[in-house]
Amino acid sequence: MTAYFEIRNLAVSFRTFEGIHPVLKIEHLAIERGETYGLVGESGAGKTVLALTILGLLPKPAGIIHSGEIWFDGDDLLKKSEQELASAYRGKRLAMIFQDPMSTLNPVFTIGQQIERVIEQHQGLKGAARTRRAVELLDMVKLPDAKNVLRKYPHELSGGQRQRVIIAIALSCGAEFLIADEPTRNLDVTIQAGILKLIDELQKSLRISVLFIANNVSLVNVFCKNVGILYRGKLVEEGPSALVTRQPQHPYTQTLISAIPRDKSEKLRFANIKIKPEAPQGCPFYSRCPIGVEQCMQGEPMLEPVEDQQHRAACFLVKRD
Ligand SMILES: Nc1ncnc2c1ncn2[C@@H]1O[C@H](COP(=O)(O)OP(=O)(O)OP(=O)(O)O)[C@@H](O)[C@H]1O
Repeated sequence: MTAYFEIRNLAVSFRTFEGIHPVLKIEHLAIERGETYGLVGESGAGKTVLALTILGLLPKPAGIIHSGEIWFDGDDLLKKSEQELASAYRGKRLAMIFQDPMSTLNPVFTIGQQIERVIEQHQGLKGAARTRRAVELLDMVKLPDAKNVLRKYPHELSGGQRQRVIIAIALSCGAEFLIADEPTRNLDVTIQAGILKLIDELQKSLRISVLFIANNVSLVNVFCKNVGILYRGKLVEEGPSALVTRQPQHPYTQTLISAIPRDKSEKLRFANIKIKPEAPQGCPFYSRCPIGVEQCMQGEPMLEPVEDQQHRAACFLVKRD
């Protein structure tokens, strides 16, 4: 039995001028129907590559999937042809919101032209019915004065308003699984909060599942049921968000959490870690780990349960019962 969404033994690399560069190695990640899962990792951890792999959009031929299964509602997406993914999954059952709404919206068309084009393509609606549906969608993402917004060009909206339009377009086809790749990355903190609240409300009202990707653990702990911490393409800790954020076990998660500012005036703090040499056979975090020992250089720790069976960490130094 597979979960509603489940990744098994996924290994992805990029072919570069220097050779094959491994980017992702995820043994297991599962998301239940109607769940929001938060995936957190620093820049370059592999978060976007994972999202693109799920949707069958990994750049070819540079991107190579060596092995793995990505189960979605009983089907392995990695076994689907490009035609099947395009006609039945991408932009239909699976939707994605990217980091930068300006790169998704076309600057030369109005919001109305762009949103109505998608509605016509996917739902076959025309004329007044199409416009009514566009207004409904903008109301759904809480954009006031929807009729006026339809007449505007992307540059006439604020960053937060543009991201709301993108969410409306993404969900216009009745998707049941949403991948949100750092949707608040380029927004001010107060605007970020509004977008997060909107995604949370839509997840509950539409009963969709969400893979919420972030580079900051403080963005996911409030509304994600489970959280996974990605470091250099590997899950180093995973579990219920309250446990992972309040009792982080992996030294990397501890570093991420201690870096969160305690109040608004404080900037992100980073522990002053002395960089050690890499341990190619050992733990991927060894070179930055403040507590690493000889054993951590010898072999790679597996993601194993801590006290709570659902809370897992890949570190030899974590105390386990
Ligand atoms: N087309 C590509 N060719 C070669 N390497 C790539 C390509 N795209 C991504 N990578 C590499 O894959 C790794 C993961 O990149 P990815 O964009 O998934 O990181 P990320 O976690 O999403 O970071 P960010 O938060 O900055 O978006 C990086 O080392 C990156 O350099």
